[in-house]
Amino acid sequence: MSGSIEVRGLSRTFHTTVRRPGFTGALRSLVQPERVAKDAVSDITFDVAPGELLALLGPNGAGKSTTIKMLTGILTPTSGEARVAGVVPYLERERNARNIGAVFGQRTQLWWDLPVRESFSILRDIYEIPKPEHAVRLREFDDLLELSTFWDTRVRHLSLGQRVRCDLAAALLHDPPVVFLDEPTIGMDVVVKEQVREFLRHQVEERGRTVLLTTHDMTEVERLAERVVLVNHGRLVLDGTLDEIKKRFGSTWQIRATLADPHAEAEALPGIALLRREGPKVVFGPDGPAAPTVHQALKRVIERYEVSDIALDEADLEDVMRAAYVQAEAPASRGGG
Ligand SMILES: Nc1ncnc2c1ncn2[C@@H]1O[C@H](COP(=O)(O)OP(=O)(O)OP(=O)(O)O)[C@@H](O)[C@H]1O
Repeated sequence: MSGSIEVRGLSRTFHTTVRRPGFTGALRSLVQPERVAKDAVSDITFDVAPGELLALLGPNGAGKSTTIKMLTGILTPTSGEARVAGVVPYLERERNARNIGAVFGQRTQLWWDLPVRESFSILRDIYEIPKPEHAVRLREFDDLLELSTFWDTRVRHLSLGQRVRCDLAAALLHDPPVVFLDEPTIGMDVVVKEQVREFLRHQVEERGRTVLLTTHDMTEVERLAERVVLVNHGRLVLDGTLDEIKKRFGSTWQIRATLADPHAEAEALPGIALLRREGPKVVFGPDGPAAPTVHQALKRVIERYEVSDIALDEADLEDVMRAAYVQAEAPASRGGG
């Protein structure tokens, strides 16, 4: 089964009632409620290929969770269409549920009062997973996530990191081709975060699962995603690979090299300007729109020159994303590709 995600012109408007201020305002609101419309997601179009991990990024309130809720069948769109592994999620919720796993970092989908072991037995029955398969998968999850130490603990007594590791395993127990992760590592310590990232990489690279991930953690994006979609105010502002985005919005890198031969000639390379030279020390930087990424530039400099020392300064991903939001939304850059 193909685990693709197709999103076409997806929109969701929420209608809420606002309370007018003061006592008379409250009374008026009761008699004549004032309704306001909020476009949480507006006309979003993107695809995730089978076996790809895509990061859906954006500031608070950008519409990421609302998008995921439509793709998991929790919410119905106001307009537009979506298909997840060939299924329209909000029309065929049960069929969709068999094809997807979902983890919302802020809340658990396990049974609060039951030990972890029993939650997994219930899930085995719900998804009708044969016992041998269930055992094999649990072993794999235990190897990667170290669940057995808290196997008999009630879910309510698990630490946050333990609980999310159980939620991840539970979401994948029925072997779904598509996984939705809404801030899965929020609040975790660095060691557990790294363990979860390793697990996710394994799921994509070894198991071929398609993953749509939202996160505010740029290290996570850097470690896991090749492609990102940026949304802001419900609209898609950018869809591209991390390399493309870094190249377009993070072209502030510098490479500082010390030439092994202090008298060697140094010159600009394609897309790479020679910014300064002081004896054996040369500084290179990006040259115009055709400049390579910092990693490609580093490779070219090392291939061209024999260096005794090399260092690089680059804009970190937070800076790149900030620049991307600002520039991609500026009217002058619209339609600029
Ligand atoms: N059920 C709802 N009723 C009314 N408004 C809603 C509802 N759910 C979300 N919204 C609004 O829609 C907008 C998008 O919210 P959403 O939760 O999708 O953002 P998000 O990108 O996931 O944010 P965060 O990073 O903070 O989780 C926000 O302005 C939010 O207040």
